[in-house]
Amino acid sequence: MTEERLSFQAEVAKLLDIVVHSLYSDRRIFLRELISNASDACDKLRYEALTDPSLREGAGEFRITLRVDADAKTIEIADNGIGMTRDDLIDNLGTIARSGTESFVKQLQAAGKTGDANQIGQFGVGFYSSFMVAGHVEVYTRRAGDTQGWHWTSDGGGEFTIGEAEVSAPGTRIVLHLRDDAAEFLEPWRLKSTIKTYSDHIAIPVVLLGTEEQDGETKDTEETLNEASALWTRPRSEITDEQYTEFYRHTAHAFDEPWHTVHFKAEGAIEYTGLLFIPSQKPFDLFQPERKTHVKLYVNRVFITEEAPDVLPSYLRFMRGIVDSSDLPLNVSREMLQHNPVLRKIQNGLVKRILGDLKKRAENADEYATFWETFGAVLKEGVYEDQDRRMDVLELARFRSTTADGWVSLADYVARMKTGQEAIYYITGDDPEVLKRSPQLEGFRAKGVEVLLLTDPVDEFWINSVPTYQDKPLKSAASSAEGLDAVADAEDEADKTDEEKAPADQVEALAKALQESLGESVKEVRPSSRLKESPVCLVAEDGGMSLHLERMLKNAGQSGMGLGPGAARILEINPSHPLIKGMAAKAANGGAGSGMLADMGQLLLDQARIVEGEPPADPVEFARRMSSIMAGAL
Ligand SMILES: Nc1ncnc2c1ncn2[C@@H]1O[C@H](COP(=O)(O)OP(=O)(O)OP(=O)(O)O)[C@@H](O)[C@H]1O
Repeated sequence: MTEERLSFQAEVAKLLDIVVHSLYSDRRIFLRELISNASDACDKLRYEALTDPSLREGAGEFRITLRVDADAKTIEIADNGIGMTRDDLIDNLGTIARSGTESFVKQLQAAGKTGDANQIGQFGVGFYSSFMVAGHVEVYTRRAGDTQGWHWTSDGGGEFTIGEAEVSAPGTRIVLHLRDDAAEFLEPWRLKSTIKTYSDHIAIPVVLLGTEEQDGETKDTEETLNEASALWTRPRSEITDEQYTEFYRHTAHAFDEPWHTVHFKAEGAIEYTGLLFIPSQKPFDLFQPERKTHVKLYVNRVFITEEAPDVLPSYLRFMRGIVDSSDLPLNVSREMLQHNPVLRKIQNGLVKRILGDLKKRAENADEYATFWETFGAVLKEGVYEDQDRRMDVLELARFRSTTADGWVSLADYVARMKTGQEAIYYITGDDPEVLKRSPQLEGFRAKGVEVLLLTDPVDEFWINSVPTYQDKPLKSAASSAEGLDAVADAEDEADKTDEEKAPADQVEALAKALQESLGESVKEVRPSSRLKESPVCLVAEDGGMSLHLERMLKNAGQSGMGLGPGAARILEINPSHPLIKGMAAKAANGGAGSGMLADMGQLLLDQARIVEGEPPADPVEFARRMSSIMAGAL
């Protein structure tokens, strides 16, 4: 039989190098990984056999078997699941299909360098974890429905071999040739306790095959090591936290602890069981454009799909786990699940349950903060996507703000609004610390008015879909400062008077002069009531696109849509600032030195742009003007 020698994908070779050479604190996880794969393989075949029963003809019950050969120093893990074709072997065991592979391997390498063995264990390297204990791995496999079997081998270096092989029945058998330092796994008790710890939740029996001497004869023995019933069908009181965690890790292909577990049975018009988890760490694909959800759908304990679009809405795509219903037909095809009314009802029930649980967990602010920091940006999508539950999601949202440390809810905000304050103010941007110091907020700061700092890209989108919260309008502090005058001054501000300001007619003249010299670069120049320390700032038109959104779209290459810089920007000038006062006096003086005024105006506009995190319109001109004005000051 011919054997082909092939190279691993570069990332796999790197990963293997780390797996082989790092010291794991807990090498037992190789068993969990291989059993988890075997169980998935059985689920896949069970599903395919629903439409093509011939795939399972002659096959017995699904089961996963373990066999130890102490003399040969091997462990075999075998299943009668879906099996693999030659191409499957190359794709599945020669490459890493997961998204973000490169960054995954980089993180793993970094963890390997720091020697943080526990951290490596959390990455979960699936099948490749075999090489933690084995110097040589063989895979015998045959795809259900095929007659040809295959033999795959590797010693964990850069290469693997594939050749044809006689494989008597569909399924996969993995033979691990243990390294000397892993001989402990030849002990049956070691295998048994490992299965109990990590794989008890697996719904398919995991059977240890062996022999024993009886009356001078050698007899075959079989011992089932796990409970072998679907975990979600067992009563909650009989399931330990560890079992929930291991089940989560298996279904989610994750390695962290769940932050929250929901296990319930819905009874009534539609019956279903949900066992769902909120991870504590961000899954890799959270911000991929497909925004796929990952809850596995079962019908009467038969795995149907992980891709049913309607099990959960996209804004809950961080959830993991399973839903099992007896109210869907077993032969439901994945296509039939599109817009399925039963599934819609299940979705409604699940969403209600999850949001309800989150509300309860939010009572513990510290714990909730860890959830919010990990998944808040995703959950907020629900504000504009789920019209029916917009307010529920909004109640769960938390924000940074100018006056409070930590996270603030809208209810907190409203409860401490200032006397005379009618609106909820927010500002959007990239960095809360920079936003806090924005000139646009000077007036708000002076009056002690709290402003919410919205720094997730998604904020730009949902915010416009919520006109009011508890009857208070939500207003951008970066456009209108309208309403600020009605708020009582903070004590130390109250004694400042209009006398400190430039006379209104002079300010008017300056605004006009600047408007003329700046031309198209701004929509309007107007005196400001919000500025206290800065001479100028840029604001967006009331109800118009925020400066931050404009920048986001520009960065995304959408400036061709007439959203060029300055599309609707207003330059506000501060009539109490010494510089503006001086310029106003000059402007009122009949345009004396108008060339210099124009240069100053341009410099002030560029300065306002820089404060917004943008480059000056023309850096060369900016430098020339700056030098010329500095020279004049000497
Ligand atoms: N026993 C098996 N039977 C059939 N296919 C298998 C078996 N073991 C592995 N595979 C295939 O190989 C793929 C890669 O397995 P691997 O364990 O490396 O990753 P995974 O299970 O997809 O994800 P994770 O890294 O979370 O474990 C699987 O997705 C599956 O398609």
